[in-house]
Amino acid sequence: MSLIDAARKAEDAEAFLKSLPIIDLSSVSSNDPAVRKALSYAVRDACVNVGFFYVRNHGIPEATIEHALSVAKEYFALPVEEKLKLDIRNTPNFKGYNPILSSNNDPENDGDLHEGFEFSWEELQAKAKNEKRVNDGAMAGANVWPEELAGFREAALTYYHAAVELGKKMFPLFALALNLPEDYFDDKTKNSAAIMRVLHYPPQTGPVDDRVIGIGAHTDFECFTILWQEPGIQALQVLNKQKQWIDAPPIPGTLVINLGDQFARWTNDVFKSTVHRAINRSGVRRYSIPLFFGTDYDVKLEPIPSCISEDRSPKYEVVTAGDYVKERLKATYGH
Ligand SMILES: O=C(O)CCC(=O)C(=O)O
Ligand SMILES: [Fe+2]
Repeated sequence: MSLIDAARKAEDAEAFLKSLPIIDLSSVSSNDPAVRKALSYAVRDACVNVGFFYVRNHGIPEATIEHALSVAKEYFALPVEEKLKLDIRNTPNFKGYNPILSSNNDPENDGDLHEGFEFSWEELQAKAKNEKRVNDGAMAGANVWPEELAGFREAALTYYHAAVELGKKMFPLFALALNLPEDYFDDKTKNSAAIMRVLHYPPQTGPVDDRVIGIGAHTDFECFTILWQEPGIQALQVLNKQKQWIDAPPIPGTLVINLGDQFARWTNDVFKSTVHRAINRSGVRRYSIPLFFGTDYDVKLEPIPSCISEDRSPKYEVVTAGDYVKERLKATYGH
């Protein structure tokens, strides 16, 4: 079945009723092209039908995750005045701290009940010139770091780099899934334009206002998100085609990968950018770490040829990746 026929079938069908696929990545770097191709079919199925999947054997060491989690807990335990010194509304281009209720992902809602810390690519050994960032255009801006927490930068960046490595292994699979050469995205993802957020969701107790939840219903902005969620706490939910919210619980040893709008636009909706939200009614604090992996900010999101045909004409206006992300961040943070 052609890619476009598969996309059309997914749009008509009752697919994606109750659960999200799990893909084992142990063969992602296999020397055998047939093995990589077979893996890409599983990825294609998940991307065309669901836009969300779990990955096992993802390669991010458990110790790296544990370390990032422990500094995240220390960071969010700082007094709010300390955290507000790096208020995302006063720092260059959406870097730093976003307080509880300062973001609003669902325009119908009244604010997201989480706080977060946001940053993008930086070498672990700080360099005077951040070579990856020279073409960031609308998204230019250096990271900021809490000085009072010595280990935060290193632990957060170590996780960042491990997640970026995973992301780089995913792009060839996405390319194969789109009937493109495996290296199709290489020259469009040279600068690892990935944004990471470390998130803390206080528990929501007592009467719950449906317009104030952990993170309101939204789609992500970039190509795909690699999400670590704290084990044992259900919060993330994904909207299926029947408009039912499906739980996406943490599964030990896995990460969630979900597609975002850059991929939806680039693939003319052959790949689905699926609506999701998170509500923490567990009674305890919850932490999560999404890393949003986008294309380089100067890339134009022109529809990929295998995703357009005579009866599936381009659906989106062509924009550069950086302009798109910046507009969405402005809408989310209201500035
Ligand atoms: O915390 C989560 O599970 C989801 C976070 C999320 O959807 C986001 O930051 O875009
Ligand atoms: Fe999201």
